[in-house]
Parts: sequence; structure tokens; C-alpha cells
Amino acid sequence: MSNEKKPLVGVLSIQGAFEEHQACLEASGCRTKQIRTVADMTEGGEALDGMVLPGGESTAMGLIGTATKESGGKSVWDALRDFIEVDKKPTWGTCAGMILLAERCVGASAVIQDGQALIGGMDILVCRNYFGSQVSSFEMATPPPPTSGGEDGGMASPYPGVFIRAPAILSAGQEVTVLGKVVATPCRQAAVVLEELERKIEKGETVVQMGVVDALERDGSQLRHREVVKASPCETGEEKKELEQDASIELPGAADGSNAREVICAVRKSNLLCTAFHPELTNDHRWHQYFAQMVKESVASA
Ligand SMILES: NC(=O)CC[C@H](N)C(=O)O
Repeated sequence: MSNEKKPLVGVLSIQGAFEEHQACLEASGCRTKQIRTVADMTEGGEALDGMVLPGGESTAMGLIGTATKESGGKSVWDALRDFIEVDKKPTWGTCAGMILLAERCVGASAVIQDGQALIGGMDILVCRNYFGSQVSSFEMATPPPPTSGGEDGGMASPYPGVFIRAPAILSAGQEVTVLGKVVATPCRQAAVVLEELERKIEKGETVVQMGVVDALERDGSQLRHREVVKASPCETGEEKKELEQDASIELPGAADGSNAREVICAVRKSNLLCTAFHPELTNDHRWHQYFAQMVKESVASA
């Protein structure tokens, strides 16, 4: 394929392994461009065909991404929201990048007013640092991306998931396709967050900011607090119906009587892809090939 025909994928280059993402994307038939500003997204006369948001530290990335308004009054986050919601371009968040694409986040930074600066778009509830601290980073077998079944009829080998202080997806909306689940024990801090969240869901409490336990939902460009309720079995018909409409958060239960839970590690919703792990840190390019295919299909249908 000549260079002209290869799709152009932007890689947010504020933090993290953006060069490694570029190498994997280029090995998967894409051209890449480092993106730090709104101007980077638009200048050069060629529109980006997709974007990758790498891992890093989502609080810091949020602060940087919303800090500067460029010409037209837009921050990088505003431009990314347009890219995702208006242009409907394929966008993939890995680890911290996944947190940024989430609509809701628990364990968000307690020191930031109005919580974490999420870009949003993916109807998922994520728990930051579910799998542990930086020192307890690890590799674990995860389900491979859907297309990698190929000719062997879906018998593809597991994908080596590299988890670095990684978030987990606790629940996903009905329109979200779950592409991978793993069973894992939350780290101590995440266990406290989950316990608190469960208690609040059980009591039908409204979850507002409370230390590291924040449940936030983005509404347009604003973050707003989301009411977390769970219908109790004794509710009357009318009340129950009303509650059920709101009760979209259900936490995964304990997997086997231990503290381990079955959590989601990869999801797709139309033009958005999220993985909790770091595919750019392995030599296995199947997830980059899967995303490159999303981008190529989007270019072909434009
Ligand atoms: N490797 C990563 O991207 C870590 C994410 C980080 N724990 C956060 O919450 O932002």
C-alpha cells in the first residue's frame, strides 16, 4: 500500500508510551502523527482518520488537556469531543486513555475540583487503579480481539495483557460491546472504593464527591454528579419502574467467594475502543491491527 493510501492516526503525545503506539500502528499499515495541541489536530491540510489516547496518569492528562484554550476557544479535550461525537472518527483509549473516554469514573482524584476531566463518550463505569499500584504491574492472558480468530475459527491464542496501575471496567451500558473480561482481585485501595460504592448503591444514595470515591458522569462538556440507585425488591410497581430506569449501575459480584471479581478489560461502542491494558508494550500487534481495521473501514465509508 502506498503511503498516500495509508490512514493517518493521531497519537495523543502528552504522556506515556506514544512512540510505542506509533511503532505498532505503523507496523499495522497506518501513518501516525503526534498530537499535543488543537492545531496539531488540524494543521497540515490533512484530516486525521483516527486517534489513540495512550496510558499515563489520567488526572495529569486531564489537567493538561483542558488547561489551554486555543484559537476558537477550544481545548484539546473539546477538539477530541468533536472528533469523537461530531466527526465520529475511530478513537482508542488504552489504560489512562480508557479512563478519559469513560462517562463515569470511581476512584477519581479527590484533589481536583469537579473531579477528573473526562472526555467521555464511552458508556462505562471505570475504577481507577483497580489492579494495583505501579509496583504490582503484571502481565495476564486476556481474550484476543474479535477479528484475530481468522482462519482458525476463533481459536486464536490469548492476548498478553500488560496491566500497569490499570483501571477496570465495572459496568457497561447496553450499547457497549464487551470484548474481554478477566477475573482479578481489586487492590486494597480499589476494594475500599468498591465497598463504598456498593454501600451507596444499596442504600439508594446519591453519589457525590467523597475523597477518592467519586462517581461522575459527563453531560455535554460539563461533569455532573450521577444519582446511583438500586431498586429494592419491595418497591411498589410505579416506584420500582422509576428506579429501574436509573439503576443502570450493577457491580460485578465476587467471582468465587474470594475478593476476585469478573471485570471488563476491553470494550467497543461504534467508533470508540477501550482497553484497560497496554497493547503497545508487547510485540503482539493484534489490537493495533483491529483498530487499524476500524480506521480503514471508517475511511472507506466516509
Ligand atoms: N498505565 C496507566 O495508564 C495508569 C493509569 C493511571 N492509574 C490513572 O489512573 O490515570
